[in-house]
Amino acid sequence: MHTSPCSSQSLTNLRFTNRFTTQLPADPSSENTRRQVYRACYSRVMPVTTTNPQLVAYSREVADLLGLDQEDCTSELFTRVFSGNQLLPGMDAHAMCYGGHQFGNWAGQLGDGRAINLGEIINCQGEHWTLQLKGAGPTPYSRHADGLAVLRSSLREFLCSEAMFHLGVPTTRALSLILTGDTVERDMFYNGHPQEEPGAVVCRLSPSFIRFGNFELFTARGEIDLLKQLADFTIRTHFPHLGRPKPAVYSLWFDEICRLTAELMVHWLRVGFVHGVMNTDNMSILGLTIDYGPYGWLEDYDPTWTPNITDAQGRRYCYGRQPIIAHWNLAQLANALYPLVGETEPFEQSLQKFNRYFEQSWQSMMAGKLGLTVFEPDTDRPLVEDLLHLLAAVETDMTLFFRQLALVPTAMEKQTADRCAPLHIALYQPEQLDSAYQDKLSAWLLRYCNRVRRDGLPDQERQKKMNAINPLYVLRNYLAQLAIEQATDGEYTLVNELLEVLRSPYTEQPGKEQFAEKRPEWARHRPGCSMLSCSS
Ligand SMILES: Nc1ncnc2c1ncn2[C@@H]1O[C@H](COP(=O)(O)OP(=O)(O)OP(=O)(O)O)[C@@H](O)[C@H]1O
Ligand SMILES: [Mg+2]
Repeated sequence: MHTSPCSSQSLTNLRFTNRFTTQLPADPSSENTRRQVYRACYSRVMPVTTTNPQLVAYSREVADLLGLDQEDCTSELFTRVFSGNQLLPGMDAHAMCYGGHQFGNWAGQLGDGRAINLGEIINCQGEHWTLQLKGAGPTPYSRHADGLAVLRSSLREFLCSEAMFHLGVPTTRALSLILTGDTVERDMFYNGHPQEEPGAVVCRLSPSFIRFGNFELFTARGEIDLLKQLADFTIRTHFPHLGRPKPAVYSLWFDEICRLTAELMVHWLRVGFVHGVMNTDNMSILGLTIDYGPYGWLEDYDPTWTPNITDAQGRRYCYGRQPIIAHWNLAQLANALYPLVGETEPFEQSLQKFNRYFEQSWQSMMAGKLGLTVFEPDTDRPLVEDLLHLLAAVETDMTLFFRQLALVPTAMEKQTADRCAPLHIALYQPEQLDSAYQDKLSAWLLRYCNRVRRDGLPDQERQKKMNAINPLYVLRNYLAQLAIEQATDGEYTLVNELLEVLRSPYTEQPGKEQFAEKRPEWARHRPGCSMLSCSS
């Protein structure tokens, strides 16, 4: 039974503060027609009514943030509200106006084309959370599309948001996954064969959904007074420790965004997450992971891998390029914020500092993954680089490799075979290993063991430390796909079981071994498991 920590709250007495809509300029038109919206941060818009909403799953941790207990979450009212069929008193539904650079090109106005913010609440711990429905119907920003979302992409967003949270990765959260009872037409592979799919809505939560693109659009349009209003609002509301907005504070703020973004990239690399569409409209101003679209998890370690078939040619957003792209995106944000400061130097310095923030944070993350208490650049950089070459040289499951590395005995008298044995589980084709590779792996392990002994942590302690940073359970692409196939047939056991397992990604869970296994062979090239499109 899930009870709420705030006994006073329930769905009907959520306290709405709505700072975004009360403090920032609204679109004067309330017409829900697709159009360019000028001189406004958002447009008020009603979610579309759905035919027969049905709750598939909800996150009890997110419900806790709202003070909702199990009874609230399984009530009819909950399903009505979080499918978009009913607004609660105090809600102020709106879509945000933003632009963005997509695949390196300025795309102009984008905006929430299918996301609708219901409002901002304050909970009993004094935290502010904005509630947002994704897939809730058209808005003025929907351009040529329908404003809807399908079950497969919504289920992926719901599960991954929560999985990332439990992994300790900054992220927007997901409260609920609700089937709408309506069908949505999608051409999943863009090959001229559209199909009817079940529609769904996810309710997301975040302290803010403001993106780099919100600022970019105002600057691109020369709406500098609005740029200033939004920047001042963001600093006052989300970065109050930086002081009252003024040019020096805008620079400090940008520097902090660089630091938060660098840290986010290090987390993604640590857990093997590939976002898939790092356009500037998908970059959170708070350094959170936002927009779980054609994302994927590295199975065999390959820095050039991306699950997004739309990006298969250029691989702009592949695993290994994510930090470089983050830097590029930050440079676009710097251009957008420049009119507030009037000089380029502070931005250039922060962009350079991004590299330092990233490098420092990456080093301590890698030390952690290897179970070292300190990263000694002279020895550990080549040690890590050689390891990453080895991982890429033969198909090696990244997640399992680091868990198994924790089991390698480091005592000097150990035989090479004993050292290598734990790692075999992580290999996809152990029978195909040649002796040159095996020699290299043994030589690397010997260096590693010497380094660990010099570092001084006993094996058991090292294992504990490594297992707290190297997850055992991640949302493997094929697991999400299996849950989708089941849910499409009206069966929600797997989505709920995955939600449960992914709550403790670092802890071995007896009976849940199948969720920690390597990708099975059938999933190697299967759509949804290794390839995803932006169609969602
Ligand atoms: N089905 C749709 N209907 C209307 N607009 C859409 C739809 N799908 C995407 N868009 C819009 O296209 C732009 C880029 O889409 P992208 O795939 O990055 O975002 P998204 O998945 O819709 O949402 P978010 O970034 O909020 O998670 C955004 O402006 C988005 O709102
Ligand atoms: Mg998006």
